[in-house]
Amino acid sequence: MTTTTAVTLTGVTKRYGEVQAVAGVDLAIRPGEVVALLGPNGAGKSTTIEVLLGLVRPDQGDVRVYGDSPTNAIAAGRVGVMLQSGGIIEDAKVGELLDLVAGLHQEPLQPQEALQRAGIADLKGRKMKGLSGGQKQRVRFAMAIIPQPDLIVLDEPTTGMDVEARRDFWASMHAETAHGRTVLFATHYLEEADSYADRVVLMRNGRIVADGTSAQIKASVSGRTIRATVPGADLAALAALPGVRDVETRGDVELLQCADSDDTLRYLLANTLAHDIEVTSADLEDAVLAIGAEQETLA
Ligand SMILES: Nc1ncnc2c1ncn2[C@@H]1O[C@H](COP(=O)(O)OP(=O)(O)OP(=O)(O)O)[C@@H](O)[C@H]1O
Repeated sequence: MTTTTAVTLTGVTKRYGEVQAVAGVDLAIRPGEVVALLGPNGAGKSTTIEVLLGLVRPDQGDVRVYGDSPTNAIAAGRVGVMLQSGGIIEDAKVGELLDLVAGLHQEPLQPQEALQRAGIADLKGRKMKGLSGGQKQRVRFAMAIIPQPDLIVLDEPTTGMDVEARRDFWASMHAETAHGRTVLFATHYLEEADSYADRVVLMRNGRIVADGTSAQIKASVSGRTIRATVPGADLAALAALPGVRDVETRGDVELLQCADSDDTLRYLLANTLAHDIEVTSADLEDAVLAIGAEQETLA
């Protein structure tokens, strides 16, 4: 049988005492996708990642990584991992640590190459304990790419990095994804999910509450707004257009709330004298807050 998914989680649950950390997660990630696991503190992102990596055994459900168990997939060097903590020997030098990791794999990337790709060639001779939080994260990233993995899993990779370091980090990441690698990263940062992921999986209270491109998630909540000056506007006719949910007049500008703004735009341009047209979408933050509020109402 050929395997078409990089990761498949089916009906995964995990409870810690009173806390249902993961409450029935189904997730399939295709090869080549860059997926952000987005959610607030305690949403269950890290636990989902730990289950996916075989570090935590789920109470129920099944986990496949390239059709195999996580342990086998990791042993085969198919998965590179960058977790929030651990994996670092404080007394070791950066170069020594990377040599150690390379020694664990069949066809490792040369440590020097990994350092360069992570943008930290100058840190090779430095001891881990003297590094900043952001520099340590970069070392973790270099460790993650040493197996030349098909899948890279990162749990909040830019924690402790300033804005510039985050931008550099994502540039390094981009170079990896350009080679067709599959990436799953957990983040709190909406703009990271929006800018760097093809797909955003939003978690809350152990569940997936939204899954799509960031554009789809934004649109599923509030669609888009068209602002336009429409001479001789017939409000009832505008409200009846396909894709329009609501119309409001503000001064001499019409505001059209649209589920499908493309259809509405085509109509406006073809059939009216609409001008000064602007299309805006809610930002991801609005969408995430709205989805969260919706879930809390349902709960
Ligand atoms: N080993 C553990 N023992 C007890 N409770 C745990 C353990 N690991 C996670 N939890 C609890 O499970 C819930 C989900 O935690 P998890 O770390 O998966 O969330 P998260 O979305 O990664 O949060 P954060 O963004 O803060 O890392 C939380 O309430 C957390 O306190």
